[in-house]
Amino acid sequence: MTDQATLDAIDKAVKSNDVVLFMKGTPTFPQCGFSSVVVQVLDYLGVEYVSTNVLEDQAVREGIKAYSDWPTIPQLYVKGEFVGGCDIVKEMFESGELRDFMKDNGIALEEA
Ligand SMILES: N[C@@H](CCC(=O)N[C@@H](CS)C(=O)NCC(=O)O)C(=O)O
Ligand code: FES
Repeated sequence: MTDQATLDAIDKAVKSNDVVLFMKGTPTFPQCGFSSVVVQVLDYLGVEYVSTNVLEDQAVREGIKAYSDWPTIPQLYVKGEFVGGCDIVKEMFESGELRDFMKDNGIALEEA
């Protein structure tokens, strides 16, 4: 069971930054291949984001799954809304949808 304080802290983090990635490890040192894929996609698009390493906080690791009702990590949020995990982000990237989605949400891209 995730307590309300943890859910509130997650809600605040998600809503106070445009792009937020909950991942295992850090962007420079991802500790799981699924998290690594999302980092690569965001970096390729040149999106600025903040990340949270769920391996450093068991409450957040469980809490983020309760918050979104999504069973796994990574989890990407844009403008306070849950976008998806590795599979969804990868599919949206490959179809070009993610680029449009970011632009529609006013997120700056700096593609190479
Ligand atoms: N199909 C998932 C892959 C991610 C996944 O399976 N994550 C697992 C292993 S890293 C997970 O978060 N398990 C729960 C946990 O570790 O707390 C996606 O699209 O994101
Ligand atoms: S940590 Fe093992 S699959 Fe992600």
